[in-house]
Amino acid sequence: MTDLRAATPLVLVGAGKMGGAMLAGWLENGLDPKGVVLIDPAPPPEMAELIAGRGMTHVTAPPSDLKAAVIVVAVKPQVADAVLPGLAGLVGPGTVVVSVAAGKTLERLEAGIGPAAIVRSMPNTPAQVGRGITVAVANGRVTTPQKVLVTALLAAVGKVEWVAEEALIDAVTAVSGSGPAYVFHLVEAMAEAGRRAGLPDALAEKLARATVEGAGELLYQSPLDPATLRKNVTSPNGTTAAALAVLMGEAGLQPIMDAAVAAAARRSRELAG
Ligand SMILES: NC(=O)C1=CN([C@@H]2O[C@H](COP(=O)(O)OP(=O)(O)OC[C@H]3O[C@@H](n4cnc5c(N)ncnc54)[C@H](OP(=O)(O)O)[C@@H]3O)[C@@H](O)[C@H]2O)C=CC1
Ligand SMILES: O=C(O)[C@@H]1CCC=N1
Repeated sequence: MTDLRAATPLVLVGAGKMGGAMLAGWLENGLDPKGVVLIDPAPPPEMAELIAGRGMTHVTAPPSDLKAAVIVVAVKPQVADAVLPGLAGLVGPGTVVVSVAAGKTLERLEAGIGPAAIVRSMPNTPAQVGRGITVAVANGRVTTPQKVLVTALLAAVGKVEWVAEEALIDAVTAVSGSGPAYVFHLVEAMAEAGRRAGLPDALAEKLARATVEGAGELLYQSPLDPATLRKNVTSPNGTTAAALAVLMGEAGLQPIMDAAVAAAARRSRELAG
């Protein structure tokens, strides 16, 4: 278990789907709930339950008498510019600000909150079950101990990669930030195709879900690369080969994935504001 004591007081701004997922992972990994302050005008019901059950402090506006060790900004990019100036008072000499907002650049974050050690990061919702992946980039004010602390926080909910080139974060967002949605949509599409092939609804859904769960777990546990795992399913001239001739054909998955990732990366750049 990672020692997250140095991460408190931790102020989480925005306790929605992403902030909530990370918080659930941190609490699971020993973050002291009494050291957490949540700022959210109207947290979703499941979060309100967690707040009450774990004794966290919930406020609807930034407290005036607190300097945070870590401020995690997890509001929508569209409201970040309005929220950031109000957080400036929480920043003390040791504070590190970690933003998860898609598109919001380090420059833009600093323009909002003022001069501070800031990490721009892109996590994903599997953080909720400790299986996320986050890519992070730091501004010049982030010290080595702060980087170690942020790495510990992010590592408590999954894998962590640091990059030096901020521009990469748009493509990261398009691959791993949004990526879980692509996989969930794959489950939906497989179930629908199963229904159209004649399976009863419930069975089609069960098969699609269990297949992606199992394939994901196999990928997680196996030392083999995805191409080898794919080949292991594919008998010569068998059923999988017939399907892959479609999926890996000219109008198959790759051009669609290229277009989807390009669209998401473009949107990330637009969200800079
Ligand atoms: N969802 C995901 O998979 C990922 C999201 N992100 C990023 O995380 C951020 C949050 O996204 P997500 O969790 O999906 O969105 P949500 O809408 O679920 O969460 C945002 C939360 O912030 C609250 N909020 C709104 N205004 C304020 C305010 N002034 N002060 C404090 N809290 C406020 C919202 O309340 P209300 O609903 O009442 O407006 C909501 O509870 C975004 O910037 C997104 O780009 C990054 C990676 C993955
Ligand atoms: O859809 C979004 O904009 C956010 C960022 C990555 C995942 N969800």
